[in-house]
Amino acid sequence: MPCLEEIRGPEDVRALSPQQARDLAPQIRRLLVDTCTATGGHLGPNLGVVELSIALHRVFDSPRDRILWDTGHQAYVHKILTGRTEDLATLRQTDGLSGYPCRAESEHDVIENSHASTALSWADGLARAHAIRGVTDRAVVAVVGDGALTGGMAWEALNNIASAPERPVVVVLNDNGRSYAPTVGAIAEHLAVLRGPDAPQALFESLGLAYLGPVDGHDLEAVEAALRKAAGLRHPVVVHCVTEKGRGHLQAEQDETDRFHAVRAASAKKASGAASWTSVFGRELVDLAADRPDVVAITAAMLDPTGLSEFARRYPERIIDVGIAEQHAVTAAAGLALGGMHPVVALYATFLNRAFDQLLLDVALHRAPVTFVLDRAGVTGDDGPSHNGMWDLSLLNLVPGLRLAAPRDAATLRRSLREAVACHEGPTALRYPKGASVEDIPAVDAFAGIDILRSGERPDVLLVSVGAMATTCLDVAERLAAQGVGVTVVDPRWIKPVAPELIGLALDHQLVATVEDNGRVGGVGARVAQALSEVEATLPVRTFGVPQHFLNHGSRSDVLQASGLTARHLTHALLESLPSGQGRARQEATPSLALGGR
Ligand SMILES: Cc1ncc(C[n+]2csc(CCOP(=O)(O)OP(=O)(O)O)c2C)c(N)n1
Ligand SMILES: CC(=O)[C@@H](O)[C@H](O)COP(=O)(O)O
Ligand SMILES: [Mg+2]
Repeated sequence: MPCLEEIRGPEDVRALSPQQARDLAPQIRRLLVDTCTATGGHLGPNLGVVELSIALHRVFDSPRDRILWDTGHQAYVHKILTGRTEDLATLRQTDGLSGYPCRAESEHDVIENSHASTALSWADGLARAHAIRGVTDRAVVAVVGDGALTGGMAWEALNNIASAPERPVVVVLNDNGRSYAPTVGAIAEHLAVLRGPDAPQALFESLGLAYLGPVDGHDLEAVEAALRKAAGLRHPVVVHCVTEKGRGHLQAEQDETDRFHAVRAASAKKASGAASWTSVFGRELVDLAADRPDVVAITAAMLDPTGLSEFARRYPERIIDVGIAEQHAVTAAAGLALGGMHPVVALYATFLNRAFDQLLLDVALHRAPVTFVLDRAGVTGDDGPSHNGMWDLSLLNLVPGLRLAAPRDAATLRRSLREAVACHEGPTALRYPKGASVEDIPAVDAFAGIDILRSGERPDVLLVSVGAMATTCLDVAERLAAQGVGVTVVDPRWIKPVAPELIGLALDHQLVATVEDNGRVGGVGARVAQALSEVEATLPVRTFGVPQHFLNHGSRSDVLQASGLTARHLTHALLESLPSGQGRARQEATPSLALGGR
């Protein structure tokens, strides 16, 4: 029986006998379960593609043949088969293996973007390049999930792929019938028919694509045979593989929520204590919806991860799951608002990126009363560069008429959510990070809607805290106070538009600093600095945020540390910013900022 450690690359996979290849599968499953139990990760999706990945690397010759993974969360087996078994224990950890394909790790990896529904567009582009350059000796293979196939980009790409019978692309449809929950919509229903007996002509064939399937995605020989046939067609083809998310691990197979789509590391389970931001939102929405029959909730295939499961149970007629289709979600929300509803669109912050145009010109241009609730805002860390919620404040700052809140704790989240859904004049948005919230960071005073969290002994520094950075900012204030520097910490709560009163408060101080877990470009700090410049203030401004890089994956604390968003770094930076002589800048070495990323 071959040992996984002996698999140094696809050539070793191809050298195996059929029986040896079959014998790999249980070894891989055992490794996946052991690894993800320790590191966390996408156990269910990867258990579902064990035979499929082995077959792909036995039929195609990566990296000459390009294998493109859509979303990339299901590429652990691909990593094992391309010689990374020994490093799998470092999965998703700082300086360890990425949880997604990563070009710096391997020539076999291509798409690093973890946003779904992009692989077919990559494939169409690569196939066109091959056609233009006369390259005929290498295949273009894209593995796309049934969930990712509910994304609009996938159909934009298929429209193009199917238009050119002479440009071969092998589309491997990994159909396990689920995203997190069972995949929704007419396409999912069509796939279910295709999986059944006496299936009619497939939607794909009516577009001009060849269709091979349904194939049992856990029958290694059957998948290999279908892939070899597809490769030989020299024509765009869909190979419809029917798989099971969580296959081979009974607990995952029996998990009705999401088949162990994303499991947490054992250590993370022990660490959790306070209510998660997500659960605070979900509970408050259920409560407020009782008195607001116009409130409906929209998810893009992430009902449970965004905290809407209870809302769906209580108000089944008021929950809308559009599939992995954020662009549709946002403009459908404008339609719902037109019809008299108040939609609450719950997304992970990073996924709003792809629906920016819809937000700007369908929702905001029409002043539609839609509320966006953005979870996983700020640094998420271990899901890598495309998952950090570090873009939303910059994007939302561009949107005329949109009001934006960043709650600092559970209490302000509840308050901001109610204020947001009470706003009928136009769009509102609120954003909060991954993980456990803090119940209440009390204000010592309030001024024109601005919460004063700490009054400075002297008006030296005004520290504007954005959202969940409040705890860090209060720590910085205490450290500076110990150095004889007076710091007032304020939390505007509603960070867009910038309140004139905040600018007035800043002018009473010698230095104003803003701290946000968003990219610095176009963030809250940039807007505050701009507002100060408009009153021709000469006040020094320091804006602290996430460096405008694609940040390498790592624990959230490591990434925040590397980004300089810790109390220690911020204190030192502010001491250096103060007029000379103010505060006793300790002679400690400047904390090093090893910024991972590019
Ligand atoms: C644009 C976008 N929205 C949401 C997500 C979150 N997400 C990650 S995997 C997943 C489900 C993917 O389902 P499918 O494509 O069927 O792959 P499977 O997990 O079933 O293998 C979702 C919604 C994402 N990665 N990208
Ligand atoms: C691949 C993907 O986009 C999701 O599965 C994401 O990784 C989940 O993130 P959380 O674990 O923060 O819910
Ligand atoms: Mg799926």
